[in-house]
Amino acid sequence: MSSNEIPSDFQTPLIELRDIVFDHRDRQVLKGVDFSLHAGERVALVGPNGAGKTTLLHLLVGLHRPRAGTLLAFGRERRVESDFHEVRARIGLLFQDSDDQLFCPTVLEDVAFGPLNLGRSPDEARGDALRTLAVLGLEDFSERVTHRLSAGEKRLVALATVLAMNPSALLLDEPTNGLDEATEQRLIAHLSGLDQAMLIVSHDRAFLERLATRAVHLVDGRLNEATLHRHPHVHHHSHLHLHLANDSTDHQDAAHADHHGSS
Ligand SMILES: Nc1ncnc2c1ncn2[C@@H]1O[C@H](COP(=O)(O)OP(=O)(O)OP(=O)(O)O)[C@@H](O)[C@H]1O
Repeated sequence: MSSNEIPSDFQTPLIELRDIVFDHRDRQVLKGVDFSLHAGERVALVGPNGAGKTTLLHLLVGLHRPRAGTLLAFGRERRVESDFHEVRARIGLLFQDSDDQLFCPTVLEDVAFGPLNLGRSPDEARGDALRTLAVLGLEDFSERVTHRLSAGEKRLVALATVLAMNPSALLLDEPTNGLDEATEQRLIAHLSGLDQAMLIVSHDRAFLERLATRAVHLVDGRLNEATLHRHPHVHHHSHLHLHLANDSTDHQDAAHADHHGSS
């Protein structure tokens, strides 16, 4: 979506989760999660290993199904596989593991795959792929053999496969994994110039502080708002500092009380 294109109802979130419960085997991974992503937001999703951050991203595009709760995308409830076809066309997921994203022999084929899959002609898809690679500084990569790329190179190519589809929202699972400092800085500059709403899972605090407009913290199956503090003395970048309560019991109790109060 371009920046001057205003949704008919700008209050409607792109994505909304209401009281989502998800179990893996006998364990309740998500115990009633509420969340909304609005146009223009870049939300940091943080929390300890195994908290369910990746699981939450996968639920949003229908790679897992919740046991209970409601998932809305683009104003419509999404339940069954066919509901998610449109969602996957409009929400780009960067997998935590680049090898889950890249499966074609060459970089150009991988990056053109998404646009082709959306029904664009081979010429259009090729154009989309080449343009996306160029924007990411990867113009010399198109004929490279994907499986021989370095981990950091794969990370950027995986991102290119997502961006080439021009989705309305981006779900980024550990986008900076394997990137060197200079490449990470380029990635920040690029992502902060995009219009798309983003939900970003990362353990890279400096990255999130530069990019995110707000943060949420997933712990013990519950999602709480986390505070982002602007540091006004920093002139060059509007740095945001991420503050998480180490002991989120108070938040959780409050969320729990709200939840029960509203039901
Ligand atoms: N196929 C699966 N589907 C859903 N959950 C799974 C699956 N396999 C394992 N799990 C469990 O779900 C829980 C959440 O895992 P998830 O990868 O979402 O956590 P995470 O917050 O992304 O962790 P990390 O920061 O380590 O990447 C873990 O306990 C994990 O073992």
